[in-house]
Amino acid sequence: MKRIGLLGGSFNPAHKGHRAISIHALRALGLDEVWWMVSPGNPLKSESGMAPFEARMASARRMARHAPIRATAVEKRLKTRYTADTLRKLPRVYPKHRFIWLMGADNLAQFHKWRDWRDIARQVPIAVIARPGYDSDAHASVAMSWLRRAVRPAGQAKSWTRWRLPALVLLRFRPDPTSATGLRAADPAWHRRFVSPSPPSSGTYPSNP
Ligand SMILES: Nc1ncnc2c1ncn2[C@@H]1O[C@H](COP(=O)(O)OP(=O)(O)OP(=O)(O)O)[C@@H](O)[C@H]1O
Ligand SMILES: O=C(O)c1ccc[n+]([C@@H]2O[C@H](COP(=O)([O-])O)[C@@H](O)[C@H]2O)c1
Repeated sequence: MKRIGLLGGSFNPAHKGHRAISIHALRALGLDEVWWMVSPGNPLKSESGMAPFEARMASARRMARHAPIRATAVEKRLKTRYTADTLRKLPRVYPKHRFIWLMGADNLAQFHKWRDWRDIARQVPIAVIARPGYDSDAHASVAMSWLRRAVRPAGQAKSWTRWRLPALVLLRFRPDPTSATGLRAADPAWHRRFVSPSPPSSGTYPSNP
C-alpha cells in the first residue's frame, strides 16, 4: 500500500511554497509520495490569466525535481475538473494506494464553495497547511464549522489511514508567503520560458519540403 498526498492546484506557476509544504507534509504524514495534480481548470477561477496547461505542467515538473513529488496530469487523463469526481475515480485506477487531500488554509476558507464538499471530506482525510494571511479566515469558515468535530491532533498525523471520516488535521510548518499571484505580478510572461521556441523564420534556413 502506497501512502499518497494529493495537492491539487492551478500551478500558475508552481513555486517554492508548493515544494516546501509538500516536503513538510511528506514527513508529518509519513507519505511515500506527494502528487501535484495540475488542474485542467479550477472550476472557481477565471480562464483569463491562466497559462496553458502544458506550461503549468512543465513548471510543476521542474519545481518537483529531486524530491518524492510527482507532477501529474491525472485530471486530464480522468477527464475530471471537480475534485469530488477525481476522488471518486482515483481509487478505481489505483486500488492499492491510500490518498489524503492536502490544501493550504486559503483553500479551506473557500472549501464550502466546492461541488459536493462534504462528500469530499467523507471520501478522504484532509490535511490543511497554515498559510500566512489566511489562517483566521480558514478557522472562521463555513467548512470549518462543519469539520470542527472532525479535527485530529497533529501529533497523530501519521495515523491518517486509520481515521474514521470525515477527518481533518491542521499542520503548521514554517509559514511560506510565496504565491503564484505574486510571481505572476513580477513576471507576467513566465510561461513563455516553458514553451518550446518557434521554428526559425524562412530565409535563414531552407524551408521544409
Ligand atoms: N505558500 C503556501 N503556503 C501554504 N499553502 C500553499 C502555498 N502556496 C500554495 N499553497 C496551496 O497549494 C495548492 C495549490 O495552490 P495554487 O497552485 O493555487 O498556488 P497559489 O500560490 O495559491 O496560486 P494563486 O496565487 O494564483 O491563487 C492550494 O491548496 C494552496 O492553498
Ligand atoms: O471541485 C470543486 O468544486 C473545486 C473548486 C475549486 C477548486 N478546486 C480544486 O482545488 C485545488 C486548488 O485549486 P487552486 O486553483 O486554488 O490551486 C485544485 O485541485 C482545484 O481543482 C475544486
